[in-house]
Amino acid sequence: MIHTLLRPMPGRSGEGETVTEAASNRVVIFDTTLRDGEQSPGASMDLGQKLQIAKALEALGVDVIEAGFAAASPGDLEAIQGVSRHVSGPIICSLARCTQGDIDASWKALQDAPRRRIHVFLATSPIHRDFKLKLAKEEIVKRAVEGVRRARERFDDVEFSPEDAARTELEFLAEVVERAIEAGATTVNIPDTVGYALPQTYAETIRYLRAHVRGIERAVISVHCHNDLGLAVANSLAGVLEGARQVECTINGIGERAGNASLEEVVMAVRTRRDVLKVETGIRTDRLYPTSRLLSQVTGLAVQRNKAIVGQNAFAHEAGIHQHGMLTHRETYEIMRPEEVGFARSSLVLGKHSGRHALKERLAALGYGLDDKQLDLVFADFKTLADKKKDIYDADLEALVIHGQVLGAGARKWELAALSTTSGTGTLPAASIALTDAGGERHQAASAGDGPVDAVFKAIERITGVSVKLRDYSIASVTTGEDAQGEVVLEVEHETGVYRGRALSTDIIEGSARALLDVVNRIAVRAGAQSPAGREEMGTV
Ligand SMILES: CC(=O)SCCNC(=O)CCNC(=O)[C@H](O)C(C)(C)COP(=O)(O)OP(=O)(O)OC[C@H]1O[C@@H](n2cnc3c(N)ncnc32)[C@H](O)[C@@H]1OP(=O)(O)O
Ligand SMILES: CC(C)C(=O)C(=O)O
Repeated sequence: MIHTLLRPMPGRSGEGETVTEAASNRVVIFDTTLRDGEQSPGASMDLGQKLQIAKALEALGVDVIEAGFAAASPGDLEAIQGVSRHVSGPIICSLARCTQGDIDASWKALQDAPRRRIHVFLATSPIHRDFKLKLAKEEIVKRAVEGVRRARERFDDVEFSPEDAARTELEFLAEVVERAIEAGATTVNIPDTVGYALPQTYAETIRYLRAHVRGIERAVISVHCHNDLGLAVANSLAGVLEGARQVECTINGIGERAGNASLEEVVMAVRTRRDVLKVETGIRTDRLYPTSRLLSQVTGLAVQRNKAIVGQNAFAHEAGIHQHGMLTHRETYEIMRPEEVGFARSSLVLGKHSGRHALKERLAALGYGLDDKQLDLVFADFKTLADKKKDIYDADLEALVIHGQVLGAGARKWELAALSTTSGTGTLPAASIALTDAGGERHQAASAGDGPVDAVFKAIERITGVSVKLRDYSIASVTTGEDAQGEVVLEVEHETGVYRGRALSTDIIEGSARALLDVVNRIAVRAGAQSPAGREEMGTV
């Protein structure tokens, strides 16, 4: 007999699709984010949150949603009921032990689901038999069969899992699986409950079952892998290569301990390496990133930046050599298109490892078409800044061009060479400063002041001989993060007029010194050292 397992899925698989048809190349995506995923410490969700996630899973195109474990709590039962009432695309499933109470609770929870499944399980490994269940092999077989039979009395679609299958004797595992299929299981799931398997051993298990279980062709073989050794996805794919046609997984890979196989990784591996895996899923992959973000927001469980497929860095490139490659041909460093998984675009992140190609490209996008000589100047300043600062934003780049050597060079006379200040409660604020003049000669001075900035200003006045009266002083953060750059803006009175100066720095005292030097240099320009015209064009005097 051939069971009809995959009922009509509009737009994805046809009515009356059978095990045999499904077994060809379509992999069923069984999402257990709301059940095994919720078993992650800290991932508990209330009814509203579960509904929100279930709706997102429906939009994503998963085939089965394991919405909870009905017998676990009244809240879990209600959540399965809610999902059953409000989600109509995927099959809705409840987990159950091999007990009448759990099966009844699942039945109650799934009453309103247009398509429902029960997932009964019983551990089969020696360690679980001996220490947890304290049951002999015969008793395990008997209870598994009874569980599946009772489930079949109510449900057409029954999945059976021999918990801890990956640590179960192969012969015994085959016996239990065979008896479960005889009793009516339509899907047999082979869990690596504790993430112990290696791809090779897990593949051997699935191969063994396909070769030794009578009637195996009547059921869909499912894989359910945990990530204790970081192998959940690799093991799941090893199972698929051996003929498994259902993968149990969770969004962001959340789940008990180190988690479950991550849905987005499984799906994108299947899509990207269809040349080897030769299967497909019904997932709308451009929903992967939004769904990952939603789950993260709902549970508060952050996704690590370097997480495959959905991490913030998954399509970000900082290294100059990679950025150069990306600019010439994206596929030099990307095996998937970011849009395929719902990211807007790849990003070339400018940082200390970046090169001229990416810098030039970004500056051009910001409206600065620099020649090679100018680019070299900005690049040198950029590397100095990037050594101090992790994230370089567009505002940083603009500041480098406007205040740096390219546009700022013509007006520069005095340069800051060294600066140190002391201040604190009960301490007289003092500054010691060294400047170089246009000829490269170094000048030093120290001064006390009303505060460290005042002390710096007085020391600069001593060296340059330029005396000004401060009219306005402000600091504003122009970039974000712990290493944000502050922009210091000064307005001062000098005997020749009113001047404004500004500077950017990650250190506000240094920024203040540079802003005053900006003023001092403008005064020097006005005094006739150079034409101020160029500066006025930029609106800075
Ligand atoms: C690998 C997995 O992820 S399996 C699913 C794990 N998920 C969960 O456990 C989350 C939900 N669980 C719960 O809320 C609770 O454990 C409940 C409500 C199900 C049960 O709570 P309690 O009745 O207090 O039992 P407790 O959790 O302490 O112990 C588990 C019991 O189930 C029994 N049991 C375990 N697996 C099975 C099974 N597959 N079939 C039948 N009985 C089982 C154990 O032998 C133990 O029975 P005992 O109470 O007679 O000793
Ligand atoms: C209930 C089963 C499938 C399970 O979650 C596991 O063994 O990890």
